[in-house]
Amino acid sequence: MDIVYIRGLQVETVIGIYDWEREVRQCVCVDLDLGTDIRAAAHADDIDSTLNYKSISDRLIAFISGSEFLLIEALAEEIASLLMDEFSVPWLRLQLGKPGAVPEARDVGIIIERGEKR
Ligand SMILES: Nc1nc2c(c(=O)[nH]1)N=C([C@H](O)[C@@H](O)CO)CN2
Repeated sequence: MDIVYIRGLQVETVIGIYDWEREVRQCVCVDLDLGTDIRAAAHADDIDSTLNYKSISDRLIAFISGSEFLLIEALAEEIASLLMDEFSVPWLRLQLGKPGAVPEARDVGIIIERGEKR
């Protein structure tokens, strides 16, 4: 299996369980590994035969910036479903960080894997 990846996609959104967090926008950071087979695109030299990381990034920015989840877990599951449904991604690994959430920590967040490696 090959990987198309996106690292450090930063998006501002409403997210958090506390009252003050419903009134502000905070940054979340997305790191993605997307399972795919790049050979058809490599042979044809054709963007339509692969996962377009620009299109995916733009879609994620639109989705995340318009969302208002309480937990990063909920946001992560919806991102995974979106990628599998809209971009036919068979397997993904998603790291979702909320770097401003704990001042004493450089970053906090979650990592999920969904789908099957083909
Ligand atoms: N596992 C999680 N823990 C916490 C979350 C979360 O989304 N998932 N959220 C918070 C608060 O919103 C926090 O980010 C505010 O600093 C606390 N723990």
